[in-house]
Order: sequence, then C-alpha cells, then structure tokens
Amino acid sequence: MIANEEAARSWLRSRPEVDKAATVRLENLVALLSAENQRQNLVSAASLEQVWLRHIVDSAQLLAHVPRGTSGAWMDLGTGAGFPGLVIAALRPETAVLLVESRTRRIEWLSRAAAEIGLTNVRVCGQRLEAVETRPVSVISARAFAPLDRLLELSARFSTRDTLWLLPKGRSAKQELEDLRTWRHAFHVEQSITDPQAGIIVGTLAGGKGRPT
Ligand SMILES: C[S@@+](CC[C@H](N)C(=O)[O-])C[C@H]1O[C@@H](n2cnc3c(N)ncnc32)[C@H](O)[C@@H]1O
Repeated sequence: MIANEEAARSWLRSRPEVDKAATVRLENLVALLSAENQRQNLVSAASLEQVWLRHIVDSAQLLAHVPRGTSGAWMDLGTGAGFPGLVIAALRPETAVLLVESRTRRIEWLSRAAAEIGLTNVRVCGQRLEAVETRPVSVISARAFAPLDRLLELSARFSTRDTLWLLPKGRSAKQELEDLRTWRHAFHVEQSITDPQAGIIVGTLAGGKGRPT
C-alpha cells in the first residue's frame, strides 16, 4: 500500500510506462492543476496536498489491470479535474483517450491542460454522456462518476463483450457490485494501492478478467 507522496513518486518511477517524457507531462499536469484549482474548485485542497498519491497514482494504477497488447480507444466518463483520463493519456501517448465531461469550465480546463501538456492523443467530448455518439471503445474508465448500476445503464452502448471496464469505486466497490442485478458475474473487485479500504471494479461484459502487466 502506498502511504505518502514520496512512496507515490517512487512507485511511478518503477512503472514501465513512466519514462522521462511521461514524468515531465505528469509534473506539468500537477503544476497546471494547482494553479487552476485557485480559479475553480476542481479537487479538494486536502487532496491537492497529496496530489501524487490521491490523484496521479490513484489514476495510474488502472494501467496495471490492462492486459498487454490492448489497443484501441479509451473512454473516461466524467473526467472532471482530469482523473483518471488525463493521467492515462499522459502515460499512454499512443492510446486515443476520449474525455467525456459536461461542465463548461471543466471542459475548458481539460482542453487547455491537454494542449499545454502537449497531449495529442486526447479528445475532449464536451457534452453529457447521454449525447455522445455511440461507438465501441477498448477501455471504459470512470472515477466518482455515477452509482454502478446507473453507470452501466448510461455507458453499456460503448462496450463490446471485450471492452475492459476499470471503475475506481472507493470504499463502496464491494457493496455496489453485490447490489448489481445485471452483469454482476462479469466484474470483480481489485484492491486499490492508494487506500486500504478502496476497490476498483474490473471486468468485461464477457466475464473476462484484466491481467496485470
Ligand atoms: C465527482 S466528479 C469526478 C471527476 C473525476 N472523475 C475525479 O474522479 O476526480 C464527476 C464529474 O462527472 C461529470 N458528469 C456528471 N454527469 C455527467 C454526464 N451525464 N455526462 C458527462 N459528464 C458528467 C461532472 O461534471 C463532474 O465533473
């Protein structure tokens, strides 16, 4: 379990996708986020003090559940301040990442942050998810977006049987999965490395498991 900022940065250095260029992109993201948080309330002040742990590593850990060789578009629902979508885009420059966000100031922030960091693999879908044109994607992520049943209802149309779902659900992960009526068999809960009580709901509608890289 990662307990502090130093350990968070050390964990990132150990990851295969974190080269020098990726580190610079993440450092730029952190600097931009700190500045923007003075203008709009993107993340809580307390979480910003532990930004590498609470936001960067909390997002980056999803990559450990993506099977090697996974290609195709990644869709992040309700990206808000940029998590996990901007972190994934910064770490996987070869992956097309769609960020779905409906609030105007957050849409502007995401577009500006992606441009300033130099992310050419990001597309910001600045509209409600309900209005986004249906297309199949390889990975769907969503942190703090909607209760699991509602999330699936809203976004199943973007999923094939093989689309990998990565849903950081905090402390409610197990309960939300137990309460799910449809597709419960398809998912399982992985332990978060940033919070001993938090879980990530992982799976495909076909019932496959993500495999650690
Ligand atoms: C609680 S925030 C979480 C933000 C980010 N994922 C995180 O974990 O830091 C939820 C975000 O989802 C966005 N959102 C909520 N409903 C949405 C919808 N139907 N379509 C697109 N975005 C939505 C909100 O504007 C907000 O920015």
